Amino acid sequence: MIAVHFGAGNIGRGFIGQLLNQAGYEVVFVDVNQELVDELNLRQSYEVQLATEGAPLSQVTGVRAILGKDIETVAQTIAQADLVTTAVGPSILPHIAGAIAEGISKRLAGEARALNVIACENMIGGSQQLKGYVYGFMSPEDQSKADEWVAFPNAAVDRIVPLQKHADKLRVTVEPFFEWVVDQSQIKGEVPAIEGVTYVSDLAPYIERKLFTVNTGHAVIAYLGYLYGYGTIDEALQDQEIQQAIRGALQETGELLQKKYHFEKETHEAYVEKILGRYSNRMLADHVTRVARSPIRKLSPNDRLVGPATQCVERGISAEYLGLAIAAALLFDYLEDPEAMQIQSDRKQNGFAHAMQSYTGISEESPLGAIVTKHARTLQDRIISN
Ligand SMILES: NC(=O)c1ccc[n+]([C@@H]2O[C@H](COP(=O)([O-])OP(=O)(O)OC[C@H]3O[C@@H](n4cnc5c(N)ncnc54)[C@H](O)[C@@H]3O)[C@@H](O)[C@H]2O)c1
Ligand SMILES: O=P(O)(O)OC[C@@H](O)[C@@H](O)[C@H](O)[C@H](O)CO
Repeated sequence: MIAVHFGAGNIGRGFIGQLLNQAGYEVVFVDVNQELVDELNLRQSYEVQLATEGAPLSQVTGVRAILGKDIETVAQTIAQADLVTTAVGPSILPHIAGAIAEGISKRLAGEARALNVIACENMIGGSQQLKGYVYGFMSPEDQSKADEWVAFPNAAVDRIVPLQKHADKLRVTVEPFFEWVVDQSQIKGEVPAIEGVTYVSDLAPYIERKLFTVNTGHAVIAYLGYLYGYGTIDEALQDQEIQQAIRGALQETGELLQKKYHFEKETHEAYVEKILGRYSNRMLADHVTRVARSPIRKLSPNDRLVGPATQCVERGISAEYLGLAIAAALLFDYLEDPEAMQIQSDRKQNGFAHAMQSYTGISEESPLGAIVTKHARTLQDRIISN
């Protein structure tokens, strides 16, 4: 069995590649990083290290890699594959769609066989969005054949994999916890037997619970942690004000999720406590700037901050702490993050209200806009006085 996985980065090697390998797939990574591709082809294996005291290294073996620009080889491999997965980042999906489309078209020209393409990205409806991009590269005839044989089941993936700093370029340190949930109702052909994957008939509660708890909480710590001068997530979590903000924000999203999806209060509270424990893992040394990366994406209307904040306001739930995190994200001025630089340049040229409206869709006059603006003023005063 062959699995083609786009993105041999942290989550690609540290989670998806490992689980697929354990399930018996020959994992073929596709990546644009020449050094990574060469190293994977040279060694055909890599090590995964759990971020717990004394954990043994596990080996992922029998892997190979293709350079992303070698579209012909990528398409040939997809034509023969049993599964396609991605972990490249939401903004990269349009860039891999052409190669996937070419692979599907080659496959459809031969003997018909079902294929599932699963985007493992932190976003709602990732695989379906990828499908839209892929279909944009296909003829109407291939699109209707693909409707019969190719599926794009949405998924939610959860495992904290920080930036890596090993002498061994392929080794990856990961937290012990993981969760991979896939929408079974969208699968075509046999359901892939992958230990560690949970198949569900409705993904919405799972992806929203994950994105609006794990990632919302993470974003609160990262943006406030950055402004307060902390380097890593576990360090920032020691700060009493940040702890209050994260608990407050997760109280807000918790109330929303319980109302929307009827999660039991106690079960949800236990889920939150487990996540707070995961963030505090010092062995991960997860940088606030990684977790805060790409603020334009993270501030978009359906993502982890503005998505739940807007829904909270609509349902009469407080969005005070979510508003604080949105303000902090709009002030994130990390020089090495191009999206942060774009927001800051817009803010300096056109003012805070303009930047808030452009990147979040929140107007200054709205109730949420008033909350965000109030917190931005307090945060800016704090930055100036420091
Ligand atoms: N790291 C985590 O904790 C974590 C957890 C869950 C989900 N995710 C999600 O997984 C995705 C990847 O995150 P990551 O942390 O592994 O990032 P990463 O930067 O470590 O990995 C992304 C990889 O994609 C490759 N890539 C970029 N453009 C490409 C292209 N056109 N074709 C093929 N490969 C390309 C990069 O070279 C890189 O190796 C994101 O959507 C992220 O939100 C990350
Ligand atoms: O990957 P992003 O940029 O969407 O979000 C940053 C982190 O919150 C994220 O990578 C988490 O570590 C991960 O989602 C945990 O499952």
